[in-house]
Amino acid sequence: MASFSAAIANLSSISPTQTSLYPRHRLFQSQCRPFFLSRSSHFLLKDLTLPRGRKTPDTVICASFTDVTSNVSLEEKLPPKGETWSVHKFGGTCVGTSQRIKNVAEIILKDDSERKLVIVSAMSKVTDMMYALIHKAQSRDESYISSLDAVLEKHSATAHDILEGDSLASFLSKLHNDISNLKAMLRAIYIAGHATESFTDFVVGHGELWSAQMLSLVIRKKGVDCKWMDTRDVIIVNPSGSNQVDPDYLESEQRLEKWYSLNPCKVIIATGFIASTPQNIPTTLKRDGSDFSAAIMGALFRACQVTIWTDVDGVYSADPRKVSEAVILKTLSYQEAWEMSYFGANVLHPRTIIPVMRYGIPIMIRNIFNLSAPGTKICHPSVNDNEDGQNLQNYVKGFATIDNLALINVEGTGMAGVPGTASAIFGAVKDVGANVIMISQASSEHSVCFAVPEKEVKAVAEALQSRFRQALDNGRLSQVAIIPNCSILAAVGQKMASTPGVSASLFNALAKANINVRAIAQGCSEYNITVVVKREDCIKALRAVHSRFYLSRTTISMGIIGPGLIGSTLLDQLRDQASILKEEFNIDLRVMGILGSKSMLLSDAGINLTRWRELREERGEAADLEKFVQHVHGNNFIPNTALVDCTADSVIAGYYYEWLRKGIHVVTPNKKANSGPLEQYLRLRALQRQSYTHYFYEATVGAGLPIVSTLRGLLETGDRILQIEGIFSGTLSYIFNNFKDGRAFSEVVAEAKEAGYTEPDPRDDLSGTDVARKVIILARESGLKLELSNIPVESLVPEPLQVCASAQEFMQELPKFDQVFTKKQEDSENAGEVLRYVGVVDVINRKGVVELRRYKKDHPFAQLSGSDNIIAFTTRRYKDQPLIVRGPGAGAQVTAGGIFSDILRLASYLGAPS
Ligand SMILES: NC(=O)C1=CN([C@@H]2O[C@H](COP(=O)(O)OP(=O)(O)OC[C@H]3O[C@@H](n4cnc5c(N)ncnc54)[C@H](OP(=O)(O)O)[C@@H]3O)[C@@H](O)[C@H]2O)C=CC1
Ligand SMILES: N[C@@H](CC=O)C(=O)O
Ligand code: NA
Repeated sequence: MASFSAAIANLSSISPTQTSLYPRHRLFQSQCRPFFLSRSSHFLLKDLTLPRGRKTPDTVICASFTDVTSNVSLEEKLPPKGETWSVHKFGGTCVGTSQRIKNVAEIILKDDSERKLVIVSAMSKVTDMMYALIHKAQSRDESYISSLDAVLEKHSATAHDILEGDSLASFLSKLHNDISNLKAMLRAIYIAGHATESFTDFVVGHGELWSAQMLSLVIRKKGVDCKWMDTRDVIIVNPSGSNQVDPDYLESEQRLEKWYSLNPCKVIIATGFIASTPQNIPTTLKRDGSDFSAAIMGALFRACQVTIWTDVDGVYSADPRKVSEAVILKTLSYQEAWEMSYFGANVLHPRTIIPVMRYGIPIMIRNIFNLSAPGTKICHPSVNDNEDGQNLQNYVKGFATIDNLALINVEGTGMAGVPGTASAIFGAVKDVGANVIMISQASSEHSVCFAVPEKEVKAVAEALQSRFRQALDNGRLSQVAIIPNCSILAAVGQKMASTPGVSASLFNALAKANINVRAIAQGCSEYNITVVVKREDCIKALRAVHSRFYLSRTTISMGIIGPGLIGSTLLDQLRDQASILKEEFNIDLRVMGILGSKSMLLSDAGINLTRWRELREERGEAADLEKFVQHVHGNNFIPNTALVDCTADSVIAGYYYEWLRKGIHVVTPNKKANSGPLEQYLRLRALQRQSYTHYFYEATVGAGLPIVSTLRGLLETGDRILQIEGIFSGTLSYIFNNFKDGRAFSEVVAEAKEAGYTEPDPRDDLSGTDVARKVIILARESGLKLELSNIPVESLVPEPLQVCASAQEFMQELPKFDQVFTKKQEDSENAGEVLRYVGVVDVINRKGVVELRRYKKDHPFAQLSGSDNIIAFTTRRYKDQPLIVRGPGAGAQVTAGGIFSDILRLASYLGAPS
């Protein structure tokens, strides 16, 4: 066997250049892949002639040559670093059963990386079982013995399932040996009635020791060069307060090199969670320990990747239990992952990101139960930009919330410009050991507000009251106020930095969802924007901002009230258009409830509109308006709520104010609210203008025809309305277009009713009330403060029928009066004229009128057919020739279409793409 110095002397290929690829290591680079020998590897270096001037070699790097002490290649004896190693971590559920351990083995074998290091947790529940052993033993509960037997049984049964022959025998022998040591140790704890921390850590770490050994034996059985590692021999940590530890990387690296020199191999199965102190006392990495083990190992090996296997498809853009539309993020930067995890997202603990982030090692989060899901990659953002198309439009990656907080507001004129105020405030907070989660101070310096966990707020407030007693007494501070029941909503995204408009979009979405923001904080890093909202608004706020950033669709929770002719036609139109709206416009209209006068149908996720009629029959429950509204709005499942009132009921219309005040948008073809008492109308409109809640009612005049919007457009652009004149009733238009050639009036009325043009009660049409309502709506829209009673109306309902109890009775009785109408019709026909029922808004004279007029046959109003409405706007701009809107102004399809169009207008106001 050649001596070591001879071996070195033969290394003619070593480059004389010393480079320093890694901070602590100087190395000679040979033609083959470099590797490291550290100071701890002195035994290999005793004969080495050092470069001049060097007393101790930091590191010697060699090419592939033969070790002096064995025939194993030296390259094999030290862990090569860099791209070679991939690290995997499997949590307890991943190795929870025999079958799952086999699945893990398959995954490892399929990874074609040159070398693999696998961190495993204890089988699921085992760590808890081990803690229970300690607890029982120190409470002098004899049942620790039977519990220990259960631990033995679990591992023994698993081993019998997955191992055989020598492997099984060797594992079982080790297992029994460990169990008998544990029994002795637990006995000692039992006697002492106390377990030290290191005893506890020693006992609980066995779960990892056994799972690592079993997995390594399964892999070896496949003929793979695999060793298991007790990471207590390698990972050295120091306690760093509050149940945390800091790895000693230097020492750990040396121990790793030593370990590897004794155990060279291609696959290492290592224990998660456990480590040692510098004094070799067993300890653990505390919370999220196995992830941390993987990160530390990834850093020690300078791995090409660390994969954390879990039971979710990756990191979600928001908690999927709160936002059903949350998506899996393809990539996240380290900072983003860090921020998300701080805010409670189910991502890695920040400390598990730091070790790999230092070397730019990507972390993959993968789902072991769904291998087809690509998972989330956490890496440097430069890599993200190329890979993640989503990123281009989404500057905010995800949203997270923290509940159960209270805000404390310290306010007073005596704070401004007084150095030390903030220090005094937070000194007092520190003294009670409270954790400050967010701080906000406006530059006026008159108030400082900060968020603390709700459970700590009382103590904090008392400490502040006492600390600032004098300032409060003499008025320098006006108050120390507690605002309870708050939540934090945070938007996280590295690309928010220096991108204008992100916060505007965020706050816009909150405003549109009618969420009041109590406090705001954004650090200069701009990685997150934090807002404080009322706790009951938190989920709604989360959903609103989430949909705003296109991580989910513009979703509106809708309640349809009145599934009669118009309501049911609307439901059918929604059904037919739903998928196009989703796919092309990102609009998700979810009908969460349908309410009739007697029964209602509710759904938690959205009613299947292809079957709503059957479902209403099968699952309908007694109508209850309050419950209905609470269901559609109160579940907070979807950020925006709209109630669509398709009744003609003034009681329902009376609720609009309350709904709008609650942030519920209202869309309706029902004319009752806008033509009801003026004072109520003005109150409603004032509320609508102040809030970000919308109220749309285009279908109240001219059904689907753009009448209200045309008038609005004229007014908003500064035109002045002089007069609006028109045929506003589809029913009466139809009747007078068809009441000719000797036909009976009642027959034509019945036809109009059949065609769906009439109001639920056709007397509303014939009496002129419906037209008067439309005149009032347009008059008020034009700024006239008129009541319905101010409009003189010529009724076509024969006097004796005005008292009919029902619409049905009225229709039955109407033929008795056909002659009266025939007479009117013949008189006008004989004069070469036609009868037309018109409404007029005379803006100049601030009045309106509704009457039956006669027009020459060449007048535009005489040219109509079917249910046509025609509305002429005479304005300052359209003075010589009025602006005319004409077309069918009644009927199920056009009316439902008009309502639908209002719903889409609402969606676009709420942020849907146009
Ligand atoms: N027809 C048209 O061309 C146009 C109609 N409109 C307006 O559309 C609205 C609906 O008209 P249309 O569909 O023809 O009328 P329908 O009579 O066919 O439908 C009315 C619906 O409202 C329900 N309803 C009544 N009161 C209540 C209540 N308090 N709570 C819950 N549901 C209630 C009825 O339920 P149930 O059946 O169980 O009693 C029925 O389903 C009216 O306001 C009308 O003015 C507007 C423009 C054009
Ligand atoms: N009954 C009404 C329907 C529209 O408002 C009409 O006939 O115009
Ligand atoms: Na209209």
